[in-house]
Amino acid sequence: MASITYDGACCVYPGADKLAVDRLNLDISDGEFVVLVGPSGSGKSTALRMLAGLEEIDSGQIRIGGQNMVGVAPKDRDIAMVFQNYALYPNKTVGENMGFALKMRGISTEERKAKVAEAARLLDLTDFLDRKPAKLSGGQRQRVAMGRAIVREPQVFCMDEPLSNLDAKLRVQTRTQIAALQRRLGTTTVYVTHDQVEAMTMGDRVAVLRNGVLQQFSTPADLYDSPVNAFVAGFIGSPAMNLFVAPVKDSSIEIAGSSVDLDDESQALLRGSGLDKVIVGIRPEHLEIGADQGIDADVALLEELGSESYIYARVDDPSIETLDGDPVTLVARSAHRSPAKAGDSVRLHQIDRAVHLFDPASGDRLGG
Ligand SMILES: Nc1ncnc2c1ncn2[C@@H]1O[C@H](COP(=O)(O)OP(=O)(O)OP(=O)(O)O)[C@@H](O)[C@H]1O
Repeated sequence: MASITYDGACCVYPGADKLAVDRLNLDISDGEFVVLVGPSGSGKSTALRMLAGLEEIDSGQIRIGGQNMVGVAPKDRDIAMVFQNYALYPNKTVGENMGFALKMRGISTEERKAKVAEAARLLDLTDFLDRKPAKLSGGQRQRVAMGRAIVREPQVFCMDEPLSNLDAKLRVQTRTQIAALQRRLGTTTVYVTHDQVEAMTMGDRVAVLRNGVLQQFSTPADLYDSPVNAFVAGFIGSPAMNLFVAPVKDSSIEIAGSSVDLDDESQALLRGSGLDKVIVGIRPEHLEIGADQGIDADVALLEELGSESYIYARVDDPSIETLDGDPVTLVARSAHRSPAKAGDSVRLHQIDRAVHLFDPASGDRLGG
């Protein structure tokens, strides 16, 4: 087990005009499960591959257990990788696949068998040890890939989208199993995904990347409650946070004839900012189809999930803009069934004053 430090770590691919990973700083504790998340091309896989020694560190350092990894070969880093394509040996059995790395290290048959049996027990693979990979389901193959990593008892696990080949249901099951297993083994883990739900449910802490630059590194709850900028606010959460640009008049914000309800802190920030426009962020679960007052909107789309519904409602107010130029659509939540249907005129009201405010020029949260 080991701590990991990215200390201003950079990577630029030959011929590229920008850094794939730009001065990344992360302090990962011994035994921690850290998820790197971000959209496609944000540098997650590169950051992971730098840790594993599969990409150069062009400047800065990565340290494992305090030891600088620059110049250390991948095989000498004591890291086990799990990729999205499991790359199992088709002609070897599950047991042989899991024990292969140990065999290469010259570990005795007896010790190997014991380690493979223990990993198989942890992963519920005991009954499959003599099967070939072709005779396994996708989920079972994924577990064999995990098993192969576990038997090596490395100081670090690196996982790059290991669940992306599984169907939705299996992905949910397997992410729970991986997270539980990691807790049990206590092995420091860096896990890459583009799926923010996976990141939020699995990580002790989550690093959000964009264009190779770290945006925020924090616990899932903190990312959700206190995003540092409009990008993180919009990326974390499903459905995404409602974000729109609104004019500021007399330290207040209006949308479609209704004042946005601000708590004392937000009011003070808005007054102190001197901005004439602000990005406003409201989580869907803080908007509800309401009674007499609220934001006038027309229901465009419903998502009925059974236990809850999301109502997508168009707002006709030319003074309000979206960040991407699309028509302003606010998402509201309803516990259980939606009280409205597509085409209805409704009023949306805030049931919580937890509003997020960002500077339109930088995207950063007001007040830092
Ligand atoms: N081998 C390579 N050669 C040149 N450029 C690369 C190479 N691999 C990645 N890149 C570029 O580096 C940047 C970061 O890529 P990276 O694969 O790390 O992103 P990612 O966040 O993991 O994306 P994805 O989710 O699509 O895998 C991108 O701009 C990508 O085009």
